[in-house]
Order: sequence, then structure tokens, then C-alpha cells
Amino acid sequence: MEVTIRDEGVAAAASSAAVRLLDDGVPPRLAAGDPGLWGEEAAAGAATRLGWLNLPLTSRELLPEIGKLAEWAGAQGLTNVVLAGMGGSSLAAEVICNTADVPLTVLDTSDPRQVHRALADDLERTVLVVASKSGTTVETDASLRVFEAAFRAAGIDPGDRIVVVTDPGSPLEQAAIDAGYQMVLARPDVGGRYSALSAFGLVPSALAGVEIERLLDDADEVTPLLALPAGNPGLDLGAVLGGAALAGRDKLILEDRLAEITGLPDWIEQLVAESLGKDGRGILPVVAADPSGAADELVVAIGSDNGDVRVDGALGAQFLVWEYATALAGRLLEVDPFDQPDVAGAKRNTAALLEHPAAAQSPAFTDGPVEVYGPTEAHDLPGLLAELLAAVPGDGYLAVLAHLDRLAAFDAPVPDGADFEEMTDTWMAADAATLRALLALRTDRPVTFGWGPRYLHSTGQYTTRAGHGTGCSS
Ligand SMILES: O=P(O)(O)OC[C@H]1O[C@H](O)[C@H](O)[C@@H](O)[C@@H]1O
Repeated sequence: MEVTIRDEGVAAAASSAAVRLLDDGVPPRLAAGDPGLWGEEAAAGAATRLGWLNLPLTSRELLPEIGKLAEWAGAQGLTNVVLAGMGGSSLAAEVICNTADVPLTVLDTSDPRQVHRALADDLERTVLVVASKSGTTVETDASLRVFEAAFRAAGIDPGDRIVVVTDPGSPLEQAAIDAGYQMVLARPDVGGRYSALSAFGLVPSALAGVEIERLLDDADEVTPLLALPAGNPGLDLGAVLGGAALAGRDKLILEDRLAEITGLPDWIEQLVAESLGKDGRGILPVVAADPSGAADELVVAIGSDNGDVRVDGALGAQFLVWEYATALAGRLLEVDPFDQPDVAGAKRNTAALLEHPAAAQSPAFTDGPVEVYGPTEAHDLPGLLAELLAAVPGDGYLAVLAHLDRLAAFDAPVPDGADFEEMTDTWMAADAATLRALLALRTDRPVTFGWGPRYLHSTGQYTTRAGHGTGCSS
């Protein structure tokens, strides 16, 4: 695992941050699990949240149990693995399976069409993994219920098809016991976004066919380095993230186009946004974007020279090193990297809205099939987009949040006899995510894109000084 700094300004900022961390003896203290590194107020919470440091070792105890589960699924011919889980309970498994090129359907949505797609796809051979640490996340609970109903309607006993991953003592644990579901209990001393190498990352991946032991081996190799004052990739990366942000480079462009690992930026996005984005501070992760050269950008490239910083390493090691680096950046930015106050608030608001739905509002205007809500002076879409772009502050960003079916673009009619390039063009033209790149052409500021409700469990925690973010959602 190696972190190479290719930009002089970043090198200088990282070097002074590293000196501060070393003067305080932070690397060995973090490696040893010292909960006092983020101030007195954070210490009690941190004391129950540092188990991820030992996962390369402790998760090995789970391997026989997970191996039996995978054998059971194989023996039943359950080859279609669906993972219902939000944020930290599904993002790591998605990267692991994409990188290993094994199919996994991730259900981190409440979009009815996308849920319907998952239900309609080979239910006969489906095993559903329901992953939730708290066991109370509303989208995950909804997915569990619709699958239970669908299995029953197809004459299948849900008890033969559902595997639960949750923390001991959660309401989901009790529900799984009552329903007779197979279950793997996770470690309560590991928070959601630090749980990649725990049962949350490992169980669905093993069921989908990944050799998970390799991930732990790769993480094992890097573990001893994390206590060192030099040759410590976690210290190097943490000093880069925290040092650059303190020097004003707090927009983190994650570049992975040439990487062998597929989709790591989506996982990093949640880790960084949720861990560091609070108290008016933080680092804004930007995925799948070209850098604009703005002075507040830091480009980190996975496995290529396309950035200010290059990070090389196998997936298991990347997980551990990014977690360690994020915890160090939290120390430098003086935030608690283990809480998520605004996500908790959003969860409460969602529950309240489900209890008492808000009255329907009238659109500000309608342009073709698009209804526009919220305060605006504009009367049509071009005017609205111009208004939004003009409202982005000089150091701000534009966020596009799409509460839509993320796979709908694949339904776009492809012209007869189209070759692959034409098919790709058709899908891209129909894909809401393409909006990000189109808007980026019109502004020098970063444009982020998130699928709802998934982003609420990821970048939703990131809050900046008032007025920095400008959003449009659909
Ligand atoms: O695993 P769960 O309890 O269902 O939580 C799923 C997600 O919920 C919230 O958004 C948390 O902030 C995330 O860190 C977590 O990964």
C-alpha cells in the first residue's frame, strides 16, 4: 500500500499536518485504539467505535460461519444475491463484488420501479441479505417486508431465503429470531461506515462468490505499518486529507478511471462525508467528475497518476487505510469522526413524515414533463438552471440529488442494429447521472450527483458553512 504525493502544495500541507500528528504521538495511539484522540466530548463514543482497527483479525473468526452460509446457499441453487441495506451496510459489498466481477443486486432505494426490478429478477433463485446495524433503518425494513411478501406469494418460505446481518440486541435481531432467519451478528464496536471488513462487507460478498479471506489478508499486511512514524500509508493519507483541507483544499475529487478496483470512490464518499462533514467543517467528496483546476480542489487518484496524490493498494488494505486516514483527518479538523448528528436528524424527520405526511405543494411551474418546486424567479427549465448556477458561491458546489430508478436508463429504446457505442450513447442520454457532467460544463465549481434516498445515508451528513451548497433534486 503506497501513497505518493505528486503536487508540491499538497506535499507541504501534508508534511506540516504529519509533524503535528507525530508530535502528539497520534499514529501509535490510534493503532492501539486510544479513544481520547478526538477530544473529551468524543471520547466516550469513540471508546465504543474503534473495533474496525482489529477487523483483519477478529473477522477471521467469522469465516467458518460465513463459509457454511455460502455452502448452504450454493446447495440450494441460490445464485441471485440481493442485498438490502443503506450506506455503510451495502456500499462496501458493492465495491467488493464489482471488483471481483461477481453479480450482486444492491437494494439501497425505495424507488418503486427499482424495487420492482429486483423482485422480478429470478425470485426462485434469490437469497436476500438484510443488512442493518441498528435494525431500524426504514428503507431496509421496507425491502425486507416486500421480499417476505413476494416469497410467500411465490409459495417460497422466507425462512429458506433470508439472511440477516445486524448488531446484537437490535430489533432486527429479535425479528430474525422470531421468523427463523439465518443470521450473522456483527460487532457493535464498529460503526457503519467503518464496517467494510466486518460481517457487513463479508457476508453478502461471500454469498455472491467472492473469496473474502483475501481481503483480510491484504488488510493484515498493512496493519503493522499503521503504528509507524514513517512508511505508514494511513498517516500519509490522513495528513494529505486533513492538511490539504486546512490549507483550503477541501473539495476532494476522487479519480479511479484506471483503477483495478471498481467503485471505491462511492464507498470513500460516505466514509469521508459522514465522518468529517459536521460542525460547519468537513471535506466534500466529489465522485466521477473531472477536476476543474479550482484552487480548493484536491485530486486523489486510485491506482493512477491522474491526481495530486496517488493511492495504490489492494482493496482490503485500501479499506483499512482510508478508515485510519479519515480518523486522523478528523483529529486535524477537530471533529468527531464517529458520530453523524444530521443523519440521525434526517432519520427522525423521515419517521415523522411517514407518521404525518406533509400536505402536497403546488409546483412553482411546469415545463414539459418536469414539475419544479421551491422558491424560484424562473419560468422554464433553462431559466431555472441558469438561476441555480448563478447562485453557486465562489467557493461552493452544486449538488444534484435524483430520487429516481437508477437503472431506468437501460430501458431506453436502442435503435435497431445499434453497436455497443450507440447503445452506450442511448443509455447515457437517458441517465439522470449524465446531468452532472452537463452541468459541470456550465460552471467552474464542483458538481456532485447522488441517488436518493441513498445519499441521505452518505453525503447527507456533509454540512458546510451556510450557503456553500446549492442543490437541485428530482
Ligand atoms: O446499518 P443501518 O443501521 O441500517 O444504517 C445504515 C446507514 O444509516 C445511516 O445513514 C448512517 O449514518 C450510516 O452510517 C449507516 O451506514
